[in-house]
Amino acid sequence: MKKLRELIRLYQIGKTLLEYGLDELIPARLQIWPARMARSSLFWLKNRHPDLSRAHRIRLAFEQLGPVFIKFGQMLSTRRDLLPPDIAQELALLQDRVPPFPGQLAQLQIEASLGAPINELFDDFAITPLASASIAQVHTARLKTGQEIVIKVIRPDIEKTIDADVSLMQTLARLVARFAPARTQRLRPEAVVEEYRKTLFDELNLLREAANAIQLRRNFEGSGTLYVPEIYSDYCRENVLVMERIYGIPVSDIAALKANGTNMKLLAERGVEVFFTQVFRDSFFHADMHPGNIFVSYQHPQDPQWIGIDCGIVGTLNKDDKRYLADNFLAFFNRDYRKVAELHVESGWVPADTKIEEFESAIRTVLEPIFEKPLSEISFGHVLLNLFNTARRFNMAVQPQLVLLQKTLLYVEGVGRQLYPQLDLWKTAKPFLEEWMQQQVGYKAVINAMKEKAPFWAEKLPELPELVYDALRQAKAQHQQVQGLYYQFARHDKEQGKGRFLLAMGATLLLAGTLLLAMDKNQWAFSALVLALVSWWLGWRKISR
Ligand SMILES: Nc1ncnc2c1ncn2[C@@H]1O[C@H](COP(=O)(O)OP(=O)(O)OP(=O)(O)O)[C@@H](O)[C@H]1O
Repeated sequence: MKKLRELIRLYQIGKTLLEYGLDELIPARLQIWPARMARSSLFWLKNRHPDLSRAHRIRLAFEQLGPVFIKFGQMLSTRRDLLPPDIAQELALLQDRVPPFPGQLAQLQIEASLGAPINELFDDFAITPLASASIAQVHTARLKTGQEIVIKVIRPDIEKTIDADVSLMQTLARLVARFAPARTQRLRPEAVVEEYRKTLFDELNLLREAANAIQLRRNFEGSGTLYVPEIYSDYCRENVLVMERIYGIPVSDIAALKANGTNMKLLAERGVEVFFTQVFRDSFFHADMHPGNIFVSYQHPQDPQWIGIDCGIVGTLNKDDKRYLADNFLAFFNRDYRKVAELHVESGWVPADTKIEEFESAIRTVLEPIFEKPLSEISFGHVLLNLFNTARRFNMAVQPQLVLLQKTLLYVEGVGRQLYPQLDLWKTAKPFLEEWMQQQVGYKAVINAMKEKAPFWAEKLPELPELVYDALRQAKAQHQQVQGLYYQFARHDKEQGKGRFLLAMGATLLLAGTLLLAMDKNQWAFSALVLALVSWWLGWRKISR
């Protein structure tokens, strides 16, 4: 049955790709005869849109193929290092336009997951969804306490669709890897599909999103700059998420923001600030900042507050990532491109046999023009994007967290500029960068390292006298043991010495006895030989002890 479904889906995908003429994109040298024959046998499936550009046809085909392909296309659109610019630009236009599924199905799923009828769980459950996206749908309701909430429900059957589509994508990726060997290494189609599969399955687990939202909310507890709605964990399951309902102005609705009297300059600056705080202070950042996920509070527009929802994708940075960023930014601002190149080799980001001069010159080519602009216009997202793209050409393995950071940074800077075109990114970022650099590479790094170890020592401190006493007692016991061993050894050595002396004496007596025998002094000879035997016997006993 599963196989039949896969075959039907395979036909649908093939049909869509052929009807958008995407087979024409396969280079002529790869159009081997079995492929050509297979194509001609599907003669009724013709390119129905020959007048459209290739990029446009790709986008339409992805849209027709449904959510898995739409999201895949959206992900690919950010990989401008992999795709020609026209295709990347077109894929960025992919819209998540998916019809909602019946509210009754959502209700059934909520009841099955939470184990009670909807009326016992919530009041005013709205059967018509508030919003619907490719993976989940959102309904409104109230908790029994009266609190307004939204309930996010995973699309029924989406797991099966993802499974089927992704396994077909994997087959396709394997084929591409096999038949396009020269470009394979750089494109790494199998790895790209695998990365995508993981992202999709992560998004399917709403408990993960709930945990992320709780963490982000805790990080900004009491902050006037970012509000994260409360999660009601008691009602959260893998496929159901319940959280406080928020009312805000979508960030893309500039007219509404202005009509509400928002201080746009402050809002833009705070956007960048909030992001930098997440990255540099918490090393935990919201990484799915599309316009549907960021809002601005209606309240106190002169002192604007951001609202963030949908923490399905977050980025975290470890110590090495932070160190890498700090060192590179520092070298970049000193325009020391050789240092940037060396840092990449030293940390193992690019292979050890990379030609430093070539790498340095490539970095200089892309980064130097950025310095042509006034500092206020420097985009950190652009710096990182150019750096990563160059490093990738020199075989830097993709660092997903850093790529996530760079993409989000670019997006945040873009939104900031849209809200307030004169936004001085440098001025906004500088205090964060300075403070953080000090923490990563300055004297504060040492203090921080000590602080990090402090809890360990604080924990051990009360045990210290006991530990010292134990150590001294152990040392004394060991000293006595060593002394004992030494005496034993000395005695043994002395015995061995005596033994060796007796053996030597035995040998001498044996020699003397033999000589006396030769001189016919038999009596003396006999005594010497007896003494030799006695002496050997004694000597042997001492040595073998
Ligand atoms: N707490 C909330 N309060 C009010 N509206 C909300 C809330 N959470 C979500 N929504 C609405 O539902 C929409 C979809 O929510 P969300 O982004 O969490 O779902 P999603 O399935 O992950 O969507 P996407 O695929 O676009 O990321 C939001 O754009 C917003 O309009």
